[in-house]
Amino acid sequence: MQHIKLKVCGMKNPDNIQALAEVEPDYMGFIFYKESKRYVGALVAEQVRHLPKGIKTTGVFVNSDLQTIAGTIKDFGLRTIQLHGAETPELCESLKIQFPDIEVIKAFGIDEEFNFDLLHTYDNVVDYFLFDTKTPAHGGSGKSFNWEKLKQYSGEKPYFLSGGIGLEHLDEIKALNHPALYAIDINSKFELEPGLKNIAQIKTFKTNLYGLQA
Ligand SMILES: O=C(O)c1ccccc1NCC(=O)[C@H](O)[C@H](O)COP(=O)(O)O
Repeated sequence: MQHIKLKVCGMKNPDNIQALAEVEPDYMGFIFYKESKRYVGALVAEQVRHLPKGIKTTGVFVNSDLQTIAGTIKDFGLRTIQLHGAETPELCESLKIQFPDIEVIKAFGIDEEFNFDLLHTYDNVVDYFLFDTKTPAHGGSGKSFNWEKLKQYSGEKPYFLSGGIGLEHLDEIKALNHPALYAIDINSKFELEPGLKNIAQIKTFKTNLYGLQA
């Protein structure tokens, strides 16, 4: 069985980025959405470019255009792009054509009414889906959606599970046993303040997440 991967999102403080790198998450996320309290700015670009190759540096965008995303990929040396707004399949495809080595994650806000049939138009143009809780702020809400809803997803495209995940969810994650679950995305439940993570708690989460999969 393949390990469930770990993504830690919303990093912006240089010392905190370094400390998290030592925990070796599979993905480290940086928010390029100015409305977010976790907006990363340009100051850490060089540090992000030099992070160990085993950590997939992930840029999170909300309704940015291709030119902006392309410039940020180059400045930060990003390996993965997460599109967290209403980005079209056409934009995802253009990104894949221009940057064939970049992984593209398309995020969707899930509520009780969400229709997973919507995902089909993205099947051939993204690498992963990400299922987050639907809120007006797009992401970083600290709220979980009803995971029963995942039973309606029968697609093969692997997905990141996101939205208010904390240490208290480890048993539920284990119980999910969903074939397409690829990664767990954590963020605000592990924060001392927006953008500043509690590294010890993340270490505990990672150890237990990997322990679940022995
Ligand atoms: O985290 C943010 O501030 C944010 C703002 C706007 C769009 C996306 C954002 N975060 C993207 C993520 O991948 C988060 O990890 C995800 O939304 C879950 O966050 P949380 O509910 O805090 O665990």
